[in-house]
Order: sequence, then structure tokens, then C-alpha cells
Amino acid sequence: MNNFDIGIGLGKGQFGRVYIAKEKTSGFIVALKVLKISELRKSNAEKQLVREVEIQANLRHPNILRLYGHFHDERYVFLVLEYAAKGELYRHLKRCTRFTEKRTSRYIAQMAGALTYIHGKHVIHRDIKPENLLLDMNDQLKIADFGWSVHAPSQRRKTICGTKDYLSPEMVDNQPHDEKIDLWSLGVLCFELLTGNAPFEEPSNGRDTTYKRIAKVDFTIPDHVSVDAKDLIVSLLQRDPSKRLPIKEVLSHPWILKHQRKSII
Ligand SMILES: Clc1cnc2c(Nc3ccc(N4CCOCC4)cc3)nc(-c3cccnc3)cn12
Repeated sequence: MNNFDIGIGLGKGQFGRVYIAKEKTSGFIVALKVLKISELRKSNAEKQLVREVEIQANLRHPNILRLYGHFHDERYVFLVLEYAAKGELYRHLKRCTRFTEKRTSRYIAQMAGALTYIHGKHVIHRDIKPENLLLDMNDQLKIADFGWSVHAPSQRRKTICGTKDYLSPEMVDNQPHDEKIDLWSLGVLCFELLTGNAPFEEPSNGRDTTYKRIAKVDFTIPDHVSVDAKDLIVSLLQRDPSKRLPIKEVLSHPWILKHQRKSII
């Protein structure tokens, strides 16, 4: 702890706060996630944290937030994480209501690259949503919070907390699931970044309506969304996991290819 100068609070997570911090000897800027052990114990979330640390510490990808290390004292666990200088994607989305097709397509391409990488290691994230995505200085997306990630295939044991909007039909039916649930969440994410709303949300917070709409895959894509974008969303929001567009084909989808940064020849 005394290796770091602690700076301002960046935000609050479920089990504690995140601070910007500077490692004294190197001057290296990090994000320090401070988790209260008593809180973790209360929610029986220690195992989830151990899994998060084990998985995220071993992943190396430009669109996955680095976990450099961790330490603890008798009251807190500290995670030393890569600092994402532009913060939560969610805040940027709320501020400008919805992103352009070019900006969304680039974020989805970055997500597809990261998911190809973790699925290649038989890891599934299971909690892809704007709140868990951060932006670095170069507007690169960083997947954070592997608290829900597991090694595929898996059967969910914990109750669902937070938004239900990103749950896949097989998660709603508590069916065995594999990495294809991240494909569903990628479709939900693409829809939300382009429209500003999640496809299955409804104005009130009726728990069952969202579940019913997910189970029936009942969503409508607004007219302002381009034909190519619609095609990608529909190919990911397939009830049958085996019918969802494989992650490698997302990277070569026309809507992704047409918005790629023109390579400087
Ligand atoms: Cl882990 C991790 C690494 N980097 C961050 C980060 N970075 C970050 C940067 C900049 C700004 N600001 C930029 C100017 O306007 C005000 C916000 C916020 C967060 N935030 C969170 C976080 C966590 C929970 C709630 N809210 C934010 C977690 N992080």
C-alpha cells in the first residue's frame, strides 16, 4: 500500500471503490480497486474474486484491462489494474445518447477481437455490458471486471444481480451455457450503442417482462439503424446459440469491414 500515492476516487464498484494511484518508484499510473473483505464475505463473493484475479491476471490483449497484481491486508483486497483514462463507456453513451455507426462498429470490432482471444482460452466473460467496458486515452475499449467470467462450459450458480438486459435466453432458462452467450451479449451491446437503449428493456422495471421478451427474442430495431448493422445484430440475437454468428465471422462482417480505419498505405 505504501508503494502507491493514492489519488482521486474514480468511481464506486459493487464491493468498493476505484482510485487513480501512482506507483512511487516507477511513477507508473494505475487504477487501484479496493475491495472490503467483510463485504465480499457477506455476498459470498470471495470465490468469484479469486476467479476474476486468476483469469484476468493471465490475459494479455489490447482490449482487455490488465490486472498487474493484487495484495491484501486484514480488511481489504487491493487490485492493481491498468488505468483507463477515459473511464466508463457507459458514461460516454449516456452523454451523447447514442454512438455513430462508425464509432460503434469500431468498438464491436475491438470486442470481437478480445472475445476471439478469451474464447480461444475457453474463457467466457458472461457479463459483457457497457458498465464493464472502459475507454483508454486512444479510445480503445477495455473489457474490465471478469468477476462473472468462468471456464466454459458452465452452469450459473449465483443469482443474477444488476441489469437483466444482457442475459441470454439460455441464462434466463438457467440452461447449461458456453461461450456463445458472449455472442448474444455482443448483439445486445451493438444494439444499445447504436440506439441508446437495450433491446429488451421496458420503461418500468418489470422483472418478468424483460425475461419474457428475452425468451421470445422480442425486439425491434429502429429505422435509423443501417441494413448492415441490422444484419449483424439479428445474426447475434439468435435464440439458438448454435445459430449465432461465430465470433471470427463477426470480424469479417461487411458492417465491420466497411468502418475499419483506412490503413495508411
Ligand atoms: Cl478499473 C479502472 C481503470 N480505470 C478506471 C476508471 N477510469 C476513469 C478515468 C476517467 C474518469 N473521468 C474522466 C473525466 O470526467 C470524469 C470521469 C473516470 C474514470 N474508472 C473506473 C470506474 C469504476 C467504477 C465507476 N466508475 C469508474 C474504473 N477504472
